[in-house]
Amino acid sequence: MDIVVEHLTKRYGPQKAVDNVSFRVKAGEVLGFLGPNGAGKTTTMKAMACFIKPEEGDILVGGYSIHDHPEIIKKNIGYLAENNPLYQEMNIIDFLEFIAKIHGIPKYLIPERILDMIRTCGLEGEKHKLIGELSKGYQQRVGLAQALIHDPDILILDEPTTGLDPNQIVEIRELIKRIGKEKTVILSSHILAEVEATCDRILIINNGRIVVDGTAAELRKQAQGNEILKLGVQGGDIDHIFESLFEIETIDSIDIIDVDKQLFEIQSLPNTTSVKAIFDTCVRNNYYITELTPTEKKLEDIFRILTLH
Ligand SMILES: Nc1ncnc2c1ncn2[C@@H]1O[C@H](COP(=O)(O)OP(=O)(O)OP(=O)(O)O)[C@@H](O)[C@H]1O
Repeated sequence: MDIVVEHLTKRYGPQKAVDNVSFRVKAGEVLGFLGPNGAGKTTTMKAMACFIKPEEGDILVGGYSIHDHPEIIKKNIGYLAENNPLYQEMNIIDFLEFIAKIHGIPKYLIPERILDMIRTCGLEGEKHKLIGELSKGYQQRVGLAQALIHDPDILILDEPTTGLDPNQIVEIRELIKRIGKEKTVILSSHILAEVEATCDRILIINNGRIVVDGTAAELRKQAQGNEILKLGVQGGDIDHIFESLFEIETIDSIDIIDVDKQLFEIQSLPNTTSVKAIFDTCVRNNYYITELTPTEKKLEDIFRILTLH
């Protein structure tokens, strides 16, 4: 089922939590919804799941509008809320049975669905425990199980790894990736590495507006700007090397980053590359290159650049 978000606007009082947002999610995609705190991620996801009504715009899920057919959409969406509210005093099986009944799953099918969820979410060893007795990672697995019990086509996960330790984060990411092979998944996060690890596509939202839509590689490219190269050159005096490099027309600036190792950081002019010219210059002067690597901006830096106010 494709999801089409069209000119979505949601206000809380005078504030626009989501401001004229439009995007599409293709069936089978794993989409990362990324943005700083208060960006509008939860609001957009709640609107997709028909938990809140926007003032303007529409969301079509498999062609059905959230305004006209919320019941059909709810049947096709599984939702894991931020902070995963669960009944701490219930055991896992009773809890999943309770959720299955809410979804109107026929009684005779419920035991099979529960077993399936326990297997899918790796809860076999813990299934008789009270939810309050489970570790945070296992509670998150229960959250995923409740979101999946009615076998929805689409899974929406609001900050699914918040509060987990690094091992639990890896486990939940693996689980999400496995689920993502069969379902459309939309997950929100304010951690870039998280969405890069799990998602096919990243959508960055800031101040209620989409600022980037693309793959991690495209996102890097968009924020990358000028070519920056780390270059090591031997076989000549460092000052001479510096001067001969500086004659290259496409080079904008050269910094010496290590005098002993004769390492330079070279920035090219916009939309140019200096790699071939550097190579030719070194050959001409009988220098030899010990290192030539493009420097990539860290994804964290890119995220900061793209979400600056
Ligand atoms: N029920 C509400 N009443 C008033 N303002 C709200 C309500 N829910 C959200 N907001 C405001 O709308 C804006 C967007 O909030 P939203 O929860 O969608 O952001 P978010 O990107 O999910 O943030 P976070 O990462 O902190 O969860 C915020 O400024 C928030 O304070």
